[in-house]
Amino acid sequence: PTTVEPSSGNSSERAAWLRAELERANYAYYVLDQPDLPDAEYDKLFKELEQIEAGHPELITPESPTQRVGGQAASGFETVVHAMPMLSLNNGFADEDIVAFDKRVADALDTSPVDYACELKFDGLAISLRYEDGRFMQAATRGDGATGEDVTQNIRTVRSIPLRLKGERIPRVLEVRGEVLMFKRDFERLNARQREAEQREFANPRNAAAGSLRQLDPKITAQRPLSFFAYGIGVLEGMEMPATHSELLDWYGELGLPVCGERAVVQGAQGLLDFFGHVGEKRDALPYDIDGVVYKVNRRDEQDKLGFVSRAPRFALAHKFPAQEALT
Ligand SMILES: NC(=O)c1cc2c(N)ncc(C(N)=O)c2s1
Repeated sequence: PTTVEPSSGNSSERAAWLRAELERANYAYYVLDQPDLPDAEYDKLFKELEQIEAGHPELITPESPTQRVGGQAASGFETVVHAMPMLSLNNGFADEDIVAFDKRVADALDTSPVDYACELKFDGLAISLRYEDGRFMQAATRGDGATGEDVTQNIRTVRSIPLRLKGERIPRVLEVRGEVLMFKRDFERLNARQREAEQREFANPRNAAAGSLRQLDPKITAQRPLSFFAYGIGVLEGMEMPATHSELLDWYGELGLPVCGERAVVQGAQGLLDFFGHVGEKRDALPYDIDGVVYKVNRRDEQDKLGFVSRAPRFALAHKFPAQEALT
């Protein structure tokens, strides 16, 4: 417990304290994976907040933990035009492709060695989250890169996605890009539930995540164990863009956004290949599916210098694993 717990006398103070306490516990459980409040205790505080809000609807705020599971089922999804397009990645497969990528980048920048941010390539759905003054406002799927579907009500139910950003450095507008995915263990449990309920099972975690996000009823999405990792940025207003991609992800962590810890900054083609080999060894032990790793020139000014060709950045490359033989 962070602050002194106010007596249950003053409803609005009590509601504010409960909200902060539930948000903190939710963050510890879903983002840090270090629960610090027993479930029974969490449920008790949650029910108390629901009761106060039922008695004082004017106290309800959109980012209250009680507002995660949205209203009634939608009839369809609105279209959202991405203020900044969500682009795709060029692929590399063989080591030579990676060496050629690094050579092109080093030549264009007239710099060697180049610093690269290396991360995992999650096998889920790319989405964009819009925050205004730190409040979650809207979520959209990637779609065709230019326009996507508004999945705000469904994304609110993803417990690891904060409804309020935390910390001191909160921008006026921030668009977070990342991946919604389902962990392997959660996928197995969901299919077991599907079997028991005599409902169709999902073929793989990616399909399960996609199917859960496309649910028109947020109450169904809320029952699906979805996760999220932030890895990119769209619109940023009211603050300077961090100088490097790795600093961007560090900042995301301070804001309370889930960022995957399996990342590194390396130098040159050999650094890329070492990262790829290291991840390849631990791939099967990861709790979620990946289909490769992603390399990005780390410095923002060097990314801007390289720009994009057609719809994919010159400064980034996905290095894919050989397709796994279809699991029987
Ligand atoms: N299309 C894209 O730009 C990306 C797609 C993905 C993906 N599926 N997983 C991880 C990352 C990452 N770590 O940057 C990216 S970036």
